[in-house]
Amino acid sequence: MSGAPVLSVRSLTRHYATGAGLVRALDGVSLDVAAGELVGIFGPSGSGKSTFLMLAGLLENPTSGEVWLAGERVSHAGADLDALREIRRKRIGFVFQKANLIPFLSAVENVALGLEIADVTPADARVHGRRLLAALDLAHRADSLPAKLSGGEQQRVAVARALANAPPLILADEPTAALDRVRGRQVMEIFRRIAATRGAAVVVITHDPRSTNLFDRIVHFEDGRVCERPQIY
Ligand SMILES: Nc1ncnc2c1ncn2[C@@H]1O[C@H](COP(=O)(O)OP(=O)(O)OP(=O)(O)O)[C@@H](O)[C@H]1O
Repeated sequence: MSGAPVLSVRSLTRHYATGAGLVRALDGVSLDVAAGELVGIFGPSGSGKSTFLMLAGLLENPTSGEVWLAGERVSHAGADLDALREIRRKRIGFVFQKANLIPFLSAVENVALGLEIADVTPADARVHGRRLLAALDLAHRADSLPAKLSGGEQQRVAVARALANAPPLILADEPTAALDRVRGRQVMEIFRRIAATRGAAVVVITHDPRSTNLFDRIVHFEDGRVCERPQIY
């Protein structure tokens, strides 16, 4: 459906039954993210941010509610997560706090891997991977193993990997938490650029108040809900 948000989350809940009772990790969250939009998710520890990202990224099913991608309902309480793998792979790029690169593959091989799985020839995948790394100022590191790269460089390789098949949705969970201020800012500026130039919808969980000016919109979570009047934390 044209004009539909890239990501639309409707009344999403995720409850966990624990020995100590029911945990309402997510408790009725609705949120739309449009193409080209960079949205920051803030909130205290335990407020449901990561749970939201897992559900929006189709890595877990909600207890109730729905996730829609580009006007198509893809996830709900009874959805088959295995069947969603293909949608996840083609349409969502993930970046986590740790780069989690494959240690025995070079930077460009790490980026190209996802494309080779997607039936692009290895040669083409590498050409594309080099281009992406160059766009993230990493051309000179393309043939290096992850262990030879700084934390910031590794994280930029992880961003390149997430972008490799040009997904319309990028989900990032504290991607700058392990980086110093300058490197963290660089990574955030890359997300800003990706949203602006590629028209991707980008959702970033962060605790870093220094990046607030880069976001189009900031959503605060508290106790598993979107909070209209956030406390300062
Ligand atoms: N598998 C699980 N089983 C039981 N409780 C869970 C599970 N996963 C998350 N929770 C609980 O759900 C709540 C929300 O967790 P979540 O990780 O989404 O918060 P968060 O905002 O991402 O926190 P942080 O900023 O510390 O990463 C917390 O109370 C957490 O303990």
